[in-house]
Amino acid sequence: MIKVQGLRKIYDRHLAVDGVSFALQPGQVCGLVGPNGAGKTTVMRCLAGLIPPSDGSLRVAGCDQKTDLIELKRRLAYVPDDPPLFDDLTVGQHLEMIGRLYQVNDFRAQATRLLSQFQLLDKVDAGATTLSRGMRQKLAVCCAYLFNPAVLLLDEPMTGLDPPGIRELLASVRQRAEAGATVMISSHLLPMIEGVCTHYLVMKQGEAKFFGTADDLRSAYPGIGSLEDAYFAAIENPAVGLAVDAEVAMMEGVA
Ligand SMILES: Nc1ncnc2c1ncn2[C@@H]1O[C@H](COP(=O)(O)OP(=O)(O)OP(=O)(O)O)[C@@H](O)[C@H]1O
Repeated sequence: MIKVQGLRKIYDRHLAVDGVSFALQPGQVCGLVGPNGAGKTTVMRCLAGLIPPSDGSLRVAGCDQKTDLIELKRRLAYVPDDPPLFDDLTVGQHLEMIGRLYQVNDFRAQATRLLSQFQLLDKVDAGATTLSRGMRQKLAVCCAYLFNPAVLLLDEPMTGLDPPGIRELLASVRQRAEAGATVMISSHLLPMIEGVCTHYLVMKQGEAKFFGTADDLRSAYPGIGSLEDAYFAAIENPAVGLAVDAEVAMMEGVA
């Protein structure tokens, strides 16, 4: 569902992503983790087709990023960490616009259900500029969920959410994955995403330091117990590159 091989991204002369490879199947949730500036957002923006990669091949939801970019964007939702909303539209109008653009059958009923799930129903007629930080984040997630994308890219989606909002978001990620979506979720809050992630891509300074399952990450570093400690070991040690190559090889022809 996502297959990335040798992704490189150079901004001007700065190498932001350096040969990252990984592959994910439907139902998998990948935690994209790493220190500030590691290249997480850049990977997501390349996957979403918002910026062109400098090198490498990307297949998302059966679409090649080079040749099927429009179809790829139909099948994928990207929620950035500071979602851009339309100042002139209300909450309800945002969902109506997405429902019509993506030709979602019965979008009004689904929009109501999503707004209720994320405690935004009483804001349906509120203008986007009147929303709090967390409400903006929730609205962006509702817009992403409305058209039921095959791939969801969530960039630090818990920013600004209150504890019930975080719980609801994580539960919804789990539900989407169970229904067959492939999800990437970038976060600095490891203990919070631990319950939903089946895989991790650990990055540092543009490089993939680890890619594999949650169990592989825990067991990759002998004597280390918690996931958080394994994360620190991953970013301080040479890349555990075999997992990346093996997983991509396994996925040949699948995505
Ligand atoms: N538009 C840009 N032009 C030039 N350099 C950029 C641009 N966007 C990002 N970078 C650089 O690329 C590197 C990776 O940035 P990126 O935003 O992908 O990191 P990140 O892992 O998402 O960081 P954070 O955890 O702080 O959000 C950083 O060194 C950053 O300064």
